[in-house]
Amino acid sequence: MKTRNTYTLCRQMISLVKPLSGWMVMAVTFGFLGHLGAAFITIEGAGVLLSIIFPGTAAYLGGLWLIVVLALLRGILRYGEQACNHTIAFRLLALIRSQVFSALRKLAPAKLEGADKGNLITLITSDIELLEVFYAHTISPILIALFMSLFMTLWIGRFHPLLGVIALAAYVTVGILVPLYIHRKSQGLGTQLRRQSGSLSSSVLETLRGLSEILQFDVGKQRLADLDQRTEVLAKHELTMKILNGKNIALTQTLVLLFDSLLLIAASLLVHTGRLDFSSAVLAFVGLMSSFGPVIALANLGSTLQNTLASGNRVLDLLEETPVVDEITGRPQIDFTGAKAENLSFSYGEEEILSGLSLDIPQGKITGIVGRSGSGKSTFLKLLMRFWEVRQGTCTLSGTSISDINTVNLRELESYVTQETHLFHDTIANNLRIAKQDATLEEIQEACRKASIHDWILTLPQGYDTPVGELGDTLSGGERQRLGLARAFLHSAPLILLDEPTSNLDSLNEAIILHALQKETQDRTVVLVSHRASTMRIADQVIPVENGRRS
Ligand SMILES: Nc1ncnc2c1ncn2[C@@H]1O[C@H](COP(=O)(O)OP(=O)(O)OP(=O)(O)O)[C@@H](O)[C@H]1O
Repeated sequence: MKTRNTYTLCRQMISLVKPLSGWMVMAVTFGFLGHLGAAFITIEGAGVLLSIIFPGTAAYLGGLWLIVVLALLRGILRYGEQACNHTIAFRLLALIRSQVFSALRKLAPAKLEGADKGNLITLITSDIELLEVFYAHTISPILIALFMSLFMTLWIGRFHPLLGVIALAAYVTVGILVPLYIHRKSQGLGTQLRRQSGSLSSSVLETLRGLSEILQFDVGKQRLADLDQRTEVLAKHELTMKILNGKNIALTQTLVLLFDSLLLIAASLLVHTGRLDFSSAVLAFVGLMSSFGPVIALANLGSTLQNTLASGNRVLDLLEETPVVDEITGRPQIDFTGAKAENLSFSYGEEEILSGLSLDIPQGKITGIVGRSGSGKSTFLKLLMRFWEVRQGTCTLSGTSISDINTVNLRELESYVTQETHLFHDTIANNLRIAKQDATLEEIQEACRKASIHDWILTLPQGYDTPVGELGDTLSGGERQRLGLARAFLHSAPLILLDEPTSNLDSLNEAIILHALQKETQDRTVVLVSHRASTMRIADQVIPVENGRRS
């Protein structure tokens, strides 16, 4: 994770608000006037009382009617400020969510293959949610506190410069020094909290996914102990954060009272020495007491902001992450006339997975690739799909390097059936339609017949309209695999890449599918990765691979 300093982080996060700056100006104006109104309700109240006790004093500013008007305005202005701030925050959250999803689209599938998915889920859900605090409760309160402090310093200083200096010192201490102190004290804590929360989500997700293994091998207690330990660490840090928050509130309240007392003492001395009249001293004192609201809001930000900034950091990291492969556009459209790998080497990390692999995939033929588990067969298919970038050697389609083919063009030319078929929460028909969005029911049924799954679908309560969600996890591996194959048949790509397409099928269904594949290849090309010798029967050529090269 990149560590940006608070200034850079805030600058980057604030820059996102630019398109909504009009709303921000309104939020700050409403907030400033609202707080000013609230302060002057008390000040005016004191003025009215003074004018009753000492008739004829200048303290009486506008009368009781002004208090009523200010009270009404306070409500309206507060509503306006909150409405503007939340409009900014929720519009920005929508914008950030859409940016995060387009970043994930570019980063996937490489990012999703090895990534810690729980952490990613925490980022997509709670980290983005937390940014609401920054956009609705941070930017405008800072500006409101600044304007309010400046205005009140001048207003109190009007009675006597010394009182103005005390007021300024009070606002700076509560609104700047306390938040900075708390921010420094809690530095790193927010990042740790977000990281631990992400790691707990990952662990819960992993435990749920591996539930059958956990039950089978009776390791539930160990998993529970691991979850307990992670929860405890998280709770410990949350407690530290809460304690810090409590200290922050206590410190702020103490300082507010100290500065109120200081101004009271100074004003009393000035009255005593005849340099200030009594009414002015009372108004200055009431003015300071009633104007702390905006700076106290800033003092409270000190600790909560840590969490928000940590979330901002994680979201910005994802937005700035460089994709493993770039989207290619603007290249000439190509048709498929065969594929070729020459001297192809590849590694995910240090270890070389493919080393100098060369092979030809002739058009209209079935090319089988066999090899031991881990020999790099699936990796080769992923390079053909350009999920990862070829760094050494060449991988071409119709004589054009994969990295020079428009991404959309490449997706049209290739159909990839992985070892795991993912089904969305939708009907069977719509799950198949993602391979060809305008497919008619007849076309879908034809693809399912080829994949030997049509008869099974007809036994379902609503046939092709049965929602996959209602079937829950009851779909067998073989049924999923055949639905994956039906998608490939439906997608009219000339090159079909199949990774262990029959591993979950019985020999009868395997024979039906292989027969369909053989028929399909009259006008399509198939790359078939499998361990099974029976599957390789239909291949026109079989290429054995070992340790990432032809054996
Ligand atoms: N995203 C990844 N990041 C790091 N290593 C990976 C990744 N994907 C695969 N590998 C590693 O690359 C090696 C080759 O994997 P690959 O899936 O290509 O082999 P395979 O021949 O298809 O194996 P199998 O027949 O078991 O599916 C394995 O050691 C695997 O752990």
